[in-house]
Formats: sequence, structure tokens, C-alpha cells
Amino acid sequence: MEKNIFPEIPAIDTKVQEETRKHLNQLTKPLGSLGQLEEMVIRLAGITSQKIPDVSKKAIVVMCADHGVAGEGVSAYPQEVTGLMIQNFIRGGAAINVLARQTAAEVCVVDVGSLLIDVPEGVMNRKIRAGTANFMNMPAMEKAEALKAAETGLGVVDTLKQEGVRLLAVGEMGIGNTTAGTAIAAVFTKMPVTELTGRGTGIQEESYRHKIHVIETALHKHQPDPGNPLEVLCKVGGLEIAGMVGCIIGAAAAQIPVVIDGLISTAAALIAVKMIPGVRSYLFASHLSAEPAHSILLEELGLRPIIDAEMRLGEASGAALSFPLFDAAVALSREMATFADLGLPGPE
Ligand SMILES: O=C(O)c1ccc[n+]([C@@H]2O[C@H](COP(=O)([O-])O)[C@@H](O)[C@H]2O)c1
Ligand SMILES: Cc1cc2nc[nH]c2cc1C
Repeated sequence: MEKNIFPEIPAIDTKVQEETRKHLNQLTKPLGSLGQLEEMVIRLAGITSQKIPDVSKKAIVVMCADHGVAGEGVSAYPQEVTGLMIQNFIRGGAAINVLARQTAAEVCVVDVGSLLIDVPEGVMNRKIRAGTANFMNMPAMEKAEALKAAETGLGVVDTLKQEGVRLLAVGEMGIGNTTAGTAIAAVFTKMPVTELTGRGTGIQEESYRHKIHVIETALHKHQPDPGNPLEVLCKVGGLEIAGMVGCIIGAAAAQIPVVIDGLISTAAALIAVKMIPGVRSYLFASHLSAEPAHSILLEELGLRPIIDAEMRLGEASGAALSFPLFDAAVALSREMATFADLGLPGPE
């Protein structure tokens, strides 16, 4: 019997959630007029058990790994870019660094499986293996490797929790990983691969057709069982996807709201929810990626993205971009006057 590495997920605090809903209805605005911002605060209150949720300290985890399937020519960029971007994250020159600085969030770069030999200082070097196997030919990784990557994610979140982090963005870097993310989407949605596959970093027609062929071949060969999310992760996933599964479950267990990003982090979120359904209540969808499978996965999770800016970068960039909206939603709840303050009766 395999040991269960995953923690229990606490239930959402519906009592505090109700108090927050009542409070929002007393504020000087027409009922429900702050739209999704109200829903955000109510959900945050339920997650944190705080009527005015504290999401002031924020962190962004960027899980990094390489993919054997990149050898099939399914990306517009060479595999070395994963390592080069890891170095860029540490130097502070990537998009995620800029967005993190805008919102004073810490960026936590974790290497769970890149091909990089000299992992720079500042990266959490948790390399499990140097890239996955090419899943067109064989399963991407062993069960023990996927579990180790997930355990790494749990550990990272544990450290962030000790630091007082109250809001977590989960993202990734890994050349070839839209092929993995799309394959995962195909397993769980049972939709045709042709309808789910996008152009990732920007591939041309020939590579695009080959990408579809690669995914179809892998699914035919490995027959991943959608009832067994760990098996799906091992057969067509990736080490950074497994790492994100651990982060997401770890954050939910610690009552930390988790903001997911594009296609790949959403595929990780779906695996986490398939493993432990209670995780779903802790998730926020930040943005809608241009990848076609993304909206389908979000629908599968019952999540509505906050931003639609046609982004397709990854790195948790969409999640970081949504952080100021979380601050705004909480500030409105905390600082707005009530009808009583104006000497007027409230609506309830
Ligand atoms: O987040 C997304 O939806 C997304 C869409 C397209 C590309 N990406 C990023 O680009 C890389 C994967 O693209 P590809 O074409 O190599 O499969 C990987 O590093 C991702 O972070 C990310
Ligand atoms: C340059 C570059 C940066 C990225 N960031 C996330 N995925 C990426 C893919 C490429 C190619």
C-alpha cells in the first residue's frame, strides 16, 4: 500500500462567509454592484476564516522542469530556454519578476527537473531528475518521482506558510509543457485532441499538426485512466506539474487561497482536485489563457477567470497580474462606509 503523502483539507468556514456576505450588503453601494470582487472577498473569508481576509503577504511559486517530449519539436523554442529562463528569474529580468515587484510579492523559483547542470544560487534546487522521458514513447516518469515532486511542492508551501504568506500564485516554466497540459486535458475531458491543442509558444502549422499527433499517439499507447489522477500525471504530465499539484494541495491544507495561472497550472489544479475534491474551494482562476484547452479546464473546475488579456506566457504571470484585484476587493470590504454610517437603513 502506497503511503498517502497528502494532508487533510479543512472545510470552508461558511459561517464567516455568511458574515462577510452580510457586511458587503451593508456597504454604500447597490446590492452586488461590485460583482466578482464581492464573490472574491466572500470566498477568501470562507477560506481564511477571517471576516476581513488578510491577503497582504503574497508569494509566487514558479515550478520549473524540462520535458522529454520537447525532443519531438512540439515547441517554437529550444529546450535550453527552460534553463536560461531559470537564470533570468534569478536575475529579476523575466515578466514574472516585473509583475511581482509591482505587487510586492516574493518569487520562489523551484527547479524540480530542468536540464540545467549549474543551478544558480537563489533557485530552490530540488531536482528529481533532469527532465522527463519523452511520453510519446514511454511514461513521462515513475510514480515515485511524481510523488517526490508533489512532496517538494508541499514542502515549499510549508516554508512560505511559516513566513506568513497569505496568498499564493502557482505557475511554471518548462519548454514543451503545453503538450503535457493538453494531454492531461484530453484525458479528463475526453474531448478530441484537435479541439484542445493550441500553438503554445507559437508553433507553425507543420509542428502544430505533429503536436496533435504526438498527444494522440501518447494517449493511445498509455491509455491513462481518468479515474486515477496520479497515473495520468506519471504518463503524460511533468515534474513541474507534479510540483504544482503539491503546492496547490499544501496551500489548501494551510487555508491559503491559491491563484492559478494558465493552461499548465490549471491542468495541475484539475489533477489536485481529482485527487482531493475539497481542494476546489481554495482555487481562484486569475486569467484566461489563449490556449484553447484552458477555458475547457476552467469550466471543468467550475472557475471563472478574472482577467482576459489573451496572455499565454505562463510563469504565473496572469496570477501575479490579478494580485492587485485581491487587494482592492479586500480594501473595499474593509474601508467602505456602511448605510448606517450615513444614517440610512441597510437593505437587510
Ligand atoms: O500559461 C499558458 O497558458 C501558456 C501557454 C503557452 C505557453 N506557455 C509557456 O510556454 C512554455 C510552453 O510552451 P511550449 O510551446 O514549449 O509547449 C512554458 O514555459 C509555459 O510556461 C504558457
Ligand atoms: C522566452 C520564454 C519565456 C517563457 N516563460 C514561460 N515560458 C516561456 C517560454 C519562452 C520561450
